[in-house]
Amino acid sequence: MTPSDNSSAASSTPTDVEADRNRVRIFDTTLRDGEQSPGASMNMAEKLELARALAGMGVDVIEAGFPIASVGDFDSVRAIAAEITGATVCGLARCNDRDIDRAWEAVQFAQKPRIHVFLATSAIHREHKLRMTRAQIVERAVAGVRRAAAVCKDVEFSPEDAARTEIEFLREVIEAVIDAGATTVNIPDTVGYAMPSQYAAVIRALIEGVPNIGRAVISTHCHDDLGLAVANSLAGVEAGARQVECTINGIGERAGNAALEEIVMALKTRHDYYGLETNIKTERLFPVSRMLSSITGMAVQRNKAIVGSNAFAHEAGIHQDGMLKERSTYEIMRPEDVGVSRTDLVLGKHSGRHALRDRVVEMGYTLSEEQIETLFHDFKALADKKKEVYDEDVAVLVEKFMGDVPAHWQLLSLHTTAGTSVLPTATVSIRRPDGEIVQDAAIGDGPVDAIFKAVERVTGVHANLHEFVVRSVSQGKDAQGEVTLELEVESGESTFRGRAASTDIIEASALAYLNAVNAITTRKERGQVREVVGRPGAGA
Ligand SMILES: CC(=O)SCCNC(=O)CCNC(=O)[C@H](O)C(C)(C)COP(=O)(O)OP(=O)(O)OC[C@H]1O[C@@H](n2cnc3c(N)ncnc32)[C@H](O)[C@@H]1OP(=O)(O)O
Ligand SMILES: CC(C)C(=O)C(=O)O
Ligand SMILES: [Mg+2]
Repeated sequence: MTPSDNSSAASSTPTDVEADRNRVRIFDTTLRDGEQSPGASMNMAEKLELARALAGMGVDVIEAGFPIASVGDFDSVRAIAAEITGATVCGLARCNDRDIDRAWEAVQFAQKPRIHVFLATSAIHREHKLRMTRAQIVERAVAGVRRAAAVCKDVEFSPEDAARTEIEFLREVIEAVIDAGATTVNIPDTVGYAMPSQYAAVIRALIEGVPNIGRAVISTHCHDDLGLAVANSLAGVEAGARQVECTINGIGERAGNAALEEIVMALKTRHDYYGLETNIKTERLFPVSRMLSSITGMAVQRNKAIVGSNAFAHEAGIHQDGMLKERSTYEIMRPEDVGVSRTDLVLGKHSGRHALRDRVVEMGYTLSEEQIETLFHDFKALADKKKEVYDEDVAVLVEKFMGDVPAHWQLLSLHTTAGTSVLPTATVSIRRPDGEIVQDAAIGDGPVDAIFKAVERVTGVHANLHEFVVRSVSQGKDAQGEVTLELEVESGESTFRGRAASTDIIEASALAYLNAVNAITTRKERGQVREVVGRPGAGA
């Protein structure tokens, strides 16, 4: 490993810590812990797009991934590190040489690189998972931080499951890793077990009991298993933490992480209480939240704070009366401050390229002129089918540029017959990878099942349908339906996601199924997939 010669690499020297006492650093881990959310896997193009949006929004640190986890993760972290400026780009590593070296390899060319080393410290993890004594934990943590600090000036250490760690042992570990070169010490409530006052007490105990604590930034990392991730993070900040680890829409392992938008808006709205600043351009919160939903297909619940569709809706008569008289009666934040426009309608069939380009930029995407031209074409086709084109519709169209699956099999046409007293039938016409056009038909339990069987007959790809979700992309009768599905091959060992949207959900289902079949074909070409023997069980 070669050491960093970038003098601006460290974002948390002791002097910075002092100078920034009134600023809370926002550490976004959507691309790492967020991606640990089942169903939230992203490809490299999607991660890059999100990283650009996060940097544009002003996050201080982007945890871009866990480079040792896979070649894909490594490549994504390296690509983000190479491109992103402004924000620190961080890679996660277990406390061993291979992980740390791989993390450095991935982030070393970042303008501001960080290595994040973690090792569990609680008795449960020590005894059952790591099978290490306290002394071995301290020794390993120090060795890991030293190895990282030898090459990178900015090193974060996380004692995993800190919230359930004996406090005197936690103090010992934190003091040792700061001496070894950690510039940020993160205190994870890994399993979301802590109560706010208890979590704050841990942070205070470190501030009061670790002699060298002033040399590092204290960070929070709270999970939402008891719905307390945001409350715990804010309690930590109140107690003295000056970095918060969080994710867009609160996605993350199990019940998720603290939601970035909630933390940021709590600090901003209650500035009178906290007196603390962040660097976040809050009007980017809603567009970035939407971008993530669109990329992952994971919709935000309607009543979610800040970014849910009901977050600024006033339904009750007494509330509406109050709002009409004086908005502050029922509104503690202005929707425009988080990027929610009061008129959500964006474009229509008479809109031109300028309006479309402006809207796409406002939504946080970076597209080339060539991509804008293709998008404009698709947008016009959509605007012919539906009167009003919303941001969500545009996001679904933009998603096309982030796909990493070649269209080996292409749907050319589709015909279905279904009803209460007929046998559901589907006829599909598909262009094969060799260019030949093939037509076939099948019957099924419903029109969607019939399509899937017809596609199976044409492509010869056998897989089990594992998940099938249809959601409305925007509002209104003419809204596009987005279908997300998962096909399973090798008896559950490999799953392939397919996604597509159309104003016709039957067509969207066919396109999503083919999208997943194309992913399987790509992997089959590399000889990595054995198919399931049998038929797909769609039943839709
Ligand atoms: C709290 C968190 O969110 S931590 C981050 C969790 N994220 C992930 O795990 C996602 C990515 N993970 C992966 O792709 C894989 O787990 C890998 C590639 C990292 C490791 O895979 P494998 O080598 O097959 O190991 P596996 O995951 O089965 O087991 C983990 C091993 O790491 C060890 N380990 C766990 N944490 C640490 C740590 N912080 N430092 C050192 N070793 C650790 C475990 O004790 C176990 O070791 P063992 O094999 O000697 O029993
Ligand atoms: C890797 C660490 C910081 C983590 O995600 C956790 O403990 O929850
Ligand atoms: Mg976590």
